[in-house]
Amino acid sequence: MHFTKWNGCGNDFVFINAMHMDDLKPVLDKCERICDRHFGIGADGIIFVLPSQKADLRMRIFNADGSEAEMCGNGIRCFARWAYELGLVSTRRFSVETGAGILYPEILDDHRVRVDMGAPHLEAAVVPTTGFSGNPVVSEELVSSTGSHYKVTCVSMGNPHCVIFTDNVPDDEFLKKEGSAIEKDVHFPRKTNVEFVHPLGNNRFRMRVWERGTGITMACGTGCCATAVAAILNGLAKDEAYIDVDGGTLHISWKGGDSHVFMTGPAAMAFEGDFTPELI
Ligand SMILES: N[C@@H](CCC[C@H](N)C(=O)O)C(=O)O
Repeated sequence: MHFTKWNGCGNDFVFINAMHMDDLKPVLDKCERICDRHFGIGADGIIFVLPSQKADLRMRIFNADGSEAEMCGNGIRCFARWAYELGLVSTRRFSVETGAGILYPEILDDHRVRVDMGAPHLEAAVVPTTGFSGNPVVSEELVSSTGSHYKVTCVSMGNPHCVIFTDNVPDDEFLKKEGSAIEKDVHFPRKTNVEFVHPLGNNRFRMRVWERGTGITMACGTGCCATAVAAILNGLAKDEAYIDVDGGTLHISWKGGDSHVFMTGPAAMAFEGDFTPELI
């Protein structure tokens, strides 16, 4: 099976062309192994391109643990460049059916990709989140199973995010302990991605993420969108934000309410190859 390896700010994915594949199961059965950095190809997830009845193409994203996510921000930027390079689309702006609806990436002249990510969803039931008094959940108290107290803001970009503003940048040990506890907290019936965000001033933020189904990654595109939305809701930014993650920087803009979030950032190919799902 042929694959191509792409990353957006170091958030990396194995891409598989499933335009003519009847069954994803042989690959999905080995998802964890394929994503393993010692025993497999090594990636934060696997992304398939499929035909769509509703859009130019369809994208499906699976986390390293094999769970399917509704959307992937860094993934859709890579998806756009990959699909264009493969000749699956002939225009630099096209439509992609995702679990978060139909989204529109556009490849810019400098090879970065700008994506119309649609409107964020803030209603608690849609995120989904339960047990908070406010709706939307903006700077509400959460006591995690580790006993730590946080002020959280919950945002869905098709997938759930719990954004926490902090005075410092968490290290790996903290991120793993607290991120994994919040990911599985009872407030989040479909689990959640967790963003710890340190405001730097002038609409700039340093963010580290614990991703649902994968763990610590170098970046999360939907997480950066959720971070910008949460920052604007909390009065920490206006209209736009630059989010510095471990693997680079994404620019996010949002004018509030039902307006759409726009995400701009890099997408790069690292290598391609072949593997045999039965043998990996
Ligand atoms: N890294 C992605 C998000 C991937 C899915 C996420 N782990 C989830 O389960 O929702 C991004 O760039 O958005």
